[in-house]
Amino acid sequence: MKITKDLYQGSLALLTDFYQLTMAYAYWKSGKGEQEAVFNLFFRKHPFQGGFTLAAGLDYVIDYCSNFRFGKEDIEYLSQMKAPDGSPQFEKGFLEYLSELKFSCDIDAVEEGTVVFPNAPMVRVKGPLIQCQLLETPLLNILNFQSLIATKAARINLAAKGEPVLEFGLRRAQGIDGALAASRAAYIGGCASTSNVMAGKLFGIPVSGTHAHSWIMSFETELEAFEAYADAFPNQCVFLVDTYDTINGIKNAIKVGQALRKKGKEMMGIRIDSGDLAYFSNQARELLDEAGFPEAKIVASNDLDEHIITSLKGQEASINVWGVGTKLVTAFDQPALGAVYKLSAIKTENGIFQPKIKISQQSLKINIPGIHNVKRYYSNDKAVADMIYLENEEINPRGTVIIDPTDPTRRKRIMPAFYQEEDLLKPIFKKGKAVYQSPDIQKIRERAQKQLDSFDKTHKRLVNPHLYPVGLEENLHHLRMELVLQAKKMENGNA
Ligand SMILES: Nc1ncnc2c1ncn2[C@@H]1O[C@H](COP(=O)(O)OP(=O)(O)OP(=O)(O)O)[C@@H](O)[C@H]1O
Ligand SMILES: O=P(O)(O)OC[C@H]1O[C@H](OP(=O)(O)OP(=O)(O)O)[C@H](O)[C@@H]1O
Ligand SMILES: O=C(O)c1cccnc1
Ligand SMILES: [Mg+2]
Repeated sequence: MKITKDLYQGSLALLTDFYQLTMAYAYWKSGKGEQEAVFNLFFRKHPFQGGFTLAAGLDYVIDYCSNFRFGKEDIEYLSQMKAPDGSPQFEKGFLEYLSELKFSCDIDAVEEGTVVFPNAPMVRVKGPLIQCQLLETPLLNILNFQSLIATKAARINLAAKGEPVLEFGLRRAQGIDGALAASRAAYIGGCASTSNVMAGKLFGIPVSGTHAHSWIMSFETELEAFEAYADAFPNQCVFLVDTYDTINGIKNAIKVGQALRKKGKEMMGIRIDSGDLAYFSNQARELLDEAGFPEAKIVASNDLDEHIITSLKGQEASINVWGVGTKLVTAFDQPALGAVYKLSAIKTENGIFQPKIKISQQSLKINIPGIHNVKRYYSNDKAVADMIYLENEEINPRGTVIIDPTDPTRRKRIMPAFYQEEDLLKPIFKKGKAVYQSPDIQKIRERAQKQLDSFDKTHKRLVNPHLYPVGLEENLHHLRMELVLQAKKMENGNA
């Protein structure tokens, strides 16, 4: 998928906050532009008050970085920008620097479809300060949204307990790319198909759909509308039964289903889009079964989400396919994931990376210093804990303790010898060269499913989920505490 080429026809370098460019200019001016730094992208809290987050969007990031350049038009635009006093905003020398800029960072990231947790890096960028800085906004824009929607989709699919969820969101999505990216992420999160035909074409997602009330209303009677639809699609009829009277609609669908059967064809099912979905689906099931259509599917739609689906399951509704639009693609109950991008180390003159800390009144917001990776430990294919560790430090094979970065009293002993392990951050770019090939979207979706399966159901509960252990490896915890104390001392000394 080439989102830059197909959708934006060229460069996306200006898809950034203005302050990234002013900082880039000031870095350049002060001679710090090429100083190497490390930034981490992470979030602080799962969305939807849930117990997990599903990472998505890396393929866009790869495409973004692979095509990272300031084109001629971009430079022209920047060269005519004026400062408040009317002088040019950016010096010529800086614009020349930008026009020659070649992406040269190392990027390590979790693969799409990986289950991820608060505070652990999803992406690590190492490279010249200017480039790291310029990447902040686009990386956050891409990963915040797709991970949010993939997570919402995973929750909805968990509620549907394996029954197909059809994504119907295009008409209510947040604009054009909001819709496309949402359809992609929803598919990664487990949806069976999208109604968005362009998403089907661009991403290779299955496309499906039924028909609208307007189709029924354009005929004199509902029966005529069903008959005409059956003529057009004898093998793929899902009749929308609630335009006038739902029970009567079901009976009309059965009549047309019987006529189809005489011709050796089978109707696929019906769709109910209003009223009490539990009541009408159960009535529909009875009528369809009595008439000899036990295989006919009952599709339900109308402002569904994971909570309504769970409630309908609890009411033993006879629904077996779920059409979900608005609340999925707009992440209805949480508009953003809130991932951030923070500097965690910078190379000093002696060539050594110095870990960096930012103190905050809220201990939750104190970052994790240094250059890390994340190890996930598995026991019999079940994830047991994630450990954030300093990449250049040996982990004691006889055991270590992981310490919750938000509450140091929460600790867990890890005996690596007892577990299988996986480093979650994988090399994606080395010195600007792509070293990772994104899997196709089917493979990404399969990975998401496998990852979700590897977590205990208590972490996937929709309400008050059980907390999965994620902690700092001992040495990293000590380094962080030391730097916090040093910073506090400096603060006091300066006061
Ligand atoms: N049995 C049920 N239990 C819980 N929620 C339900 C049940 N049946 C329907 N719902 C949900 O209740 C809401 C009903 O919304 P609303 O009253 O706006 O729809 P409606 O009047 O039935 O249909 P519409 O206005 O779209 O023609 C929807 O979100 C729907 O998914
Ligand atoms: O409800 P969603 O989860 O967004 O799913 C998509 C909805 O879009 C269509 O109708 P639309 O909402 O356009 O009109 P209606 O509500 O009057 O049927 C469809 O019939 C679904 O109800
Ligand atoms: O195909 C459908 O049934 C559909 C598509 C978009 C929105 N609502 C329903
Ligand atoms: Mg509606």
